[in-house]
Amino acid sequence: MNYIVFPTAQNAVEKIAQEFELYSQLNRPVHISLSGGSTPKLLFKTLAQAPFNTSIKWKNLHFWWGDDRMVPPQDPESNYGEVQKLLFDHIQIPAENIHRIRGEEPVESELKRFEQELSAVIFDGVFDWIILGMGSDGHTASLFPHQTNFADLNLAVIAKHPESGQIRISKTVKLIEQAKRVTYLVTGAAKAEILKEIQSTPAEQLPYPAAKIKAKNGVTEWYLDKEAAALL
Ligand SMILES: O=C1O[C@H](COP(=O)(O)O)[C@@H](O)[C@H](O)[C@H]1O
Repeated sequence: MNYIVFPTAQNAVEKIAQEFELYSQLNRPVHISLSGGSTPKLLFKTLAQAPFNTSIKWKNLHFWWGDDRMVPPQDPESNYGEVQKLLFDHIQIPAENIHRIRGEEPVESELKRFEQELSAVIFDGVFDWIILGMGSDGHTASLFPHQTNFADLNLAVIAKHPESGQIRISKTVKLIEQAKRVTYLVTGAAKAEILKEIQSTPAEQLPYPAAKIKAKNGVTEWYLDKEAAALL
């Protein structure tokens, strides 16, 4: 497990924000996939403030999501809606740089539309950077233990949360693994136990998608805060 421990979650997200700034200086479109849930909210708040709100050349960054829930953007469960509220409403970014999953649409037609957009925009299927989170059950994006098809050749898939039954759309394992860079951002004491298990057990023996999904031809890294890394 290739990991960096930051003293605080704020330090971890500032490192990611600095890297956004560097990517934005490449002066070409850079495709970044964001994670959802609670962990990255601090990142979005940090990016919305000085210096990053103006130092990042937002017109060069394109944003996608690893997964989203089939709810409208106004719903607090919407991964896109949270980024809109915490970040996009506070910066100058062209609307065409935002490639959201439309959670308010019927799931089957949205899956097709999202896959078409992915194929049309990301010609080779290779993202510059995919930032992921990890649930305390070991899921990442909406790829859950015991229900993830690791051989799925599609770009995106419909998933059902195993407890709530909530319907979602997720990038597939294949699409994530083609990325140039995959970064898991994991913070807080609630993730300490599972991180220890992932570090000490071969991934093949674990049911956790987050333990198994890695960039096949790129870098995979884990950005942790001290609390999440407490048992490593
Ligand atoms: O359901 C989800 O959970 C994971 C982890 O979320 P967190 O609240 O523990 O940070 C997240 O990566 C994923 O995008 C989200 O839909």
